[in-house]
Amino acid sequence: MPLLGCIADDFTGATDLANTLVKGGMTAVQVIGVPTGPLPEADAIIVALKSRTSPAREAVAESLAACEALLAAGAKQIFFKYCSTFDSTEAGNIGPVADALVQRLGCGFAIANPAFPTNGRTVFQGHLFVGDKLLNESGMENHPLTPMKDANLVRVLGRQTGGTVKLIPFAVVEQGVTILRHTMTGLKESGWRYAIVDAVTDAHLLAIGEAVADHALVTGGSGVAMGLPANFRAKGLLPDRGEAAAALPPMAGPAAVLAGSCSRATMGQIGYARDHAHTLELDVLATPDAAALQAEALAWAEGKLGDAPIVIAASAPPEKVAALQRKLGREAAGALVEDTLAGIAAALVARGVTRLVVAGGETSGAVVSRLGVTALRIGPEIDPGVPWTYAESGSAGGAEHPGLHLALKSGNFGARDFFLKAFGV
Ligand SMILES: Nc1ncnc2c1ncn2[C@@H]1O[C@H](COP(=O)(O)OP(=O)(O)OP(=O)(O)O)[C@@H](O)[C@H]1O
Ligand SMILES: O=C(O)[C@@H](O)C(=O)CO
Repeated sequence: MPLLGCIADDFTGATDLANTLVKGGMTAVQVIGVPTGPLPEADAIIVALKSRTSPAREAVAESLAACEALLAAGAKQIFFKYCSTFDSTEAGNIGPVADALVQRLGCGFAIANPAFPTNGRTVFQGHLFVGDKLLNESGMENHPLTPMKDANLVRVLGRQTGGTVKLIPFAVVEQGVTILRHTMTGLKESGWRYAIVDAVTDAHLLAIGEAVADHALVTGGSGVAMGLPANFRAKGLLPDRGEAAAALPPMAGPAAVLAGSCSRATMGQIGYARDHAHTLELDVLATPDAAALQAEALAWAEGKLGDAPIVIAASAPPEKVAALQRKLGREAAGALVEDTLAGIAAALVARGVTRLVVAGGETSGAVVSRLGVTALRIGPEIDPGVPWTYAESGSAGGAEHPGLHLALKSGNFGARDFFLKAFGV
C-alpha cells in the first residue's frame, strides 16, 4: 500500500519528485499514465501524466482519475507535482487541477510551493527566482509551450484558480514549523484556498514539509517533498531503508541521448556534447518532416552505437523555435519534434540501445509513451533532480528489449557535462 500518492504533470517532473522521495529513504515507482490495473509495491507511487500543456479539462479529468486510483490503493496523502518554474498558461493547468483535487479530497486548502534551492529556484515575497533572475527574465519567458512572463506566483495562480491565493511570507517561514502550521490552519479557517509559501533554503522546505504532515493535499515542486518521508517515519509507517531504496539492476549496453528541450541548461549540455561525443543536431526548420528526420538520424547513428553515448538533438534557439511555430503553429511544431524523437528512440532500442537519456519533459513523455513503458523503478541520482530509472524487459515500439535504463532529464536540470557524466564517461 503506498504511503504517498503523487500526480505529476510531466514525466521528468515525476522522476524528479521520485528522486527526492528515494533520497529520503522511500521506495518509489513512477507509473506512466493513469493506472488501469493494480499498482506496483512501493512507499510512493508517482503517476506521470503529460498534462502540463493539455487542455485544462483533460488535465483535470486525468488528474482526478489518477487521484482515485491512488486513494483506492490506500495512499495516505496526495501530492500534486508541477514544475519548479511553475510552467503553466493563463488557462492552467496548475490552478484547475489543484482546484479539482482540493474539491475531491474535501480539504479546502493546500499549499503551493515550487521552490528547489539546490537547482536555483527560490520563492521570496511570492516571487519565483531562477538563480539570481526573476522567473520572467530567466529564459522561461521564451519557453516554447509555457512562456512564463510573470514571476509573482500569487498573481499567476490567482489567474488560474476559482479560489483565493494568499502569501505565507519569508518572515513567517523563518519562525519554523509550529508557526507555519498555525498560519496554514488560520488561512484555511478564513476560507483561503491556497498559500504560496516562501522558501529560500532547504531548511525552509523541511519545515514546510513537516508543517503539512496532516494535509490531505500538498502541491508543489519536488523540493517541498523533501520533508515528507520523515513525516511517515515519525508516524512509524516507514522503515529506514537507507540506500537500498535506490537499488536498480546493473547498467550495460549501447547508450544514447535524445534532446528535445530548448531550455538554457540543455542547450549548454548539447554544446558540451558537440566537443566530447558523436552529436547530431537535427534542423527541424529546414526539414519539418518526422520520417525524413528519423531516416537522417538513423543513417547517421549507423556504426556509432556503443558504450559511449551518441547524442541526437532537435533543440534550437528561441528564434528558430519561433520560426517553426510561425510555420506550423505552436502545438504542431512541438508535436512534430516529439514524434520525431519518439520514433528515433524506438528505432534505437530496436538496434540494441538499453541506456537512454531524454532531455525535456514533453519530449520524455513522447519517448516513454512510444517505447510502451508502463512503470519505472527509481534509482540513484545523477545530478540534482535527475535519477536513473529502470523499466523491466518488454516490447518497446515493437522490439523486445532486456530491460531499459532511462534518465528523464528536466530541461533546465543537470551540469554542462550531464550527457556524458550520466554514463560515467
Ligand atoms: N527546434 C524546435 N522547434 C520548435 N519546437 C521545438 C524544437 N525543439 C524542441 N521543440 C519542442 O519544445 C518543447 C520542449 O518542451 P520539453 O518539455 O521537452 O522541454 P523543457 O520544457 O525544456 O523541459 P521540462 O519540461 O523538463 O522543463 C517540446 O514540445 C519540443 O518538441
Ligand atoms: O520541477 C522541475 O523543474 C522539474 O521536475 C520539471 O517539472 C521539469 O519539467
